[in-house]
Amino acid sequence: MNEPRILLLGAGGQVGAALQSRLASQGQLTAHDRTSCDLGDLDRLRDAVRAARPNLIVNAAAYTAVDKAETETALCERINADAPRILAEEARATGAWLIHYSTDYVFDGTKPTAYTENDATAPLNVYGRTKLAGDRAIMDTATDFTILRVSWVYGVRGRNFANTILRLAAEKDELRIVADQFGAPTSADLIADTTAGIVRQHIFTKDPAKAAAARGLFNLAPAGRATWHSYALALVREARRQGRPLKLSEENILPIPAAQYPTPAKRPQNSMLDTGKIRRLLGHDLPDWQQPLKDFIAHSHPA
Ligand SMILES: NC(=O)C1=CN([C@@H]2O[C@H](COP(=O)(O)OP(=O)(O)OC[C@H]3O[C@@H](n4cnc5c(N)ncnc54)[C@H](OP(=O)(O)O)[C@@H]3O)[C@@H](O)[C@H]2O)C=CC1
Ligand SMILES: Cc1cn([C@H]2C[C@H](O)[C@@H](COP(=O)(O)OP(=O)(O)O[C@H]3O[C@@H](C)C(=O)[C@@H](O)[C@H]3O)O2)c(=O)[nH]c1=O
Ligand SMILES: [Mg+2]
Repeated sequence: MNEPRILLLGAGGQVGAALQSRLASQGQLTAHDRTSCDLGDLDRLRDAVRAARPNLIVNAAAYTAVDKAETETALCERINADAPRILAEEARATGAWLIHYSTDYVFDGTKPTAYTENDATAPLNVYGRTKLAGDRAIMDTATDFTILRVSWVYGVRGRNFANTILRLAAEKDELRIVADQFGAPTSADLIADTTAGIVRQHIFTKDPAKAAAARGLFNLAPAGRATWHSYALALVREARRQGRPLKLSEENILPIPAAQYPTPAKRPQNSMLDTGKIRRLLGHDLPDWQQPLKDFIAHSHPA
C-alpha cells in the first residue's frame, strides 16, 4: 500500500510543532504554518486541502489569544469555527480522517467535579464560543473524526502561562496569581504523543473496530489537579532547583481570587477534564502533570 498522505495545519504552534516529527514518521507529511496556509482565507484553505489530497487532516491551528478574541471576534470566529467546518466538508467529501483540538473553555466551570465528554457546554468567552462552534461543525459534518479536548497547554516555544511565569520570575520580586481556578497543565508533547498513538493504532489500521473506537470526542489531560497559583509555584520551585537565576522567591507568589485579577475574557473556575474515556481507548493511565515540568524547564528559554 502507498504511504498515507497527512496534512498538518498550524505546524508552527505548540501542538503543531510537537506533531511534525511524530506525523512525518507515519506517512507523507505536508505541514503548513500560517505563512504557507492562512486559515483566515477559507477558499485558499479549501485549495490547500485539495492540493494535498490527504488521507488524514490534523488541524492544530487556532486563534488562541483568549483576551484579544473579545475584540477580534470576527477573525477568531473564522479561524476557530469556519475553518474547521471547511475541513470537515473536505474530509467528508474525500473520506479523509480529521483530527482536531477542543478546549476546556467550552465550559462555564461551575461543575464541582471533572467534566465528561457528555456534559453540557456553556462558554464564558468569545474564544470558547468559537471553539465550541468549530467542534459542532465537525461533529455535524464529518463522519471520520477525532476531537481531543485539552486544557492549559504549554510547550517550550509557546506563548503560555508557564513561559510567562518563568519570564516574570526573573524580573519581579512579587506575583499575584489566581488560586481559585482549577485545571491540569498539559504538555504539548503529551498531546502530540497521544495523537500519534491514535493515528498509528486506530486510524491507519485495517481493523474497522479499532477505527470506530477512535471516532468522536475525547477529553485528554494528565492526572492530578492544580490551580494557576500551585502551577506557578511548581514552576518556580523547579526552576530554582535547576539553578536558574530568579528574582522571585516562592513565598512572594501570592494566592488571589480571580475577582482580584480582572481580564477582558472571563475564565472558567473548573477546567478539570474527566479522562476515563480516552484511558479506556489507550489502555493505560495518563502521567501526572508535575513530572514533565522538569523537562520543560530544562529546555525552555523564555524571551
Ligand atoms: N494553548 C492552550 O492552552 C490550549 C489550546 N487548545 C487548543 O489546542 C490546539 C493547539 O493549540 P496550541 O498549539 O496550544 O496553540 P498555539 O497558539 O501555540 O498554536 C496555534 C497555531 O495556529 C496558528 N494560527 C493562528 N491563526 C492562524 C491563521 N489565520 N492561519 C493559520 N494559522 C493560524 C498560530 O500561528 P501564529 O503563531 O502565527 O499566530 C499558531 O501557530 C488549538 O485548537 C487550541 O484551541 C485547547 C486548550 C488549551
Ligand atoms: C500572568 C498572570 C496570570 N494570572 C492568571 C490569569 C488567568 O486566570 C490565568 C491564566 O492566564 P493565561 O492568560 O496565561 O491563560 P489563558 O490564555 O487563559 O489559557 C487558556 O488558553 C486557551 C487557549 C485555552 O484553551 C485554555 O485551556 C487555557 O490554557 O492566570 C494571574 O493570576 N497572575 C499573573 O501574573
Ligand atoms: Mg514520511
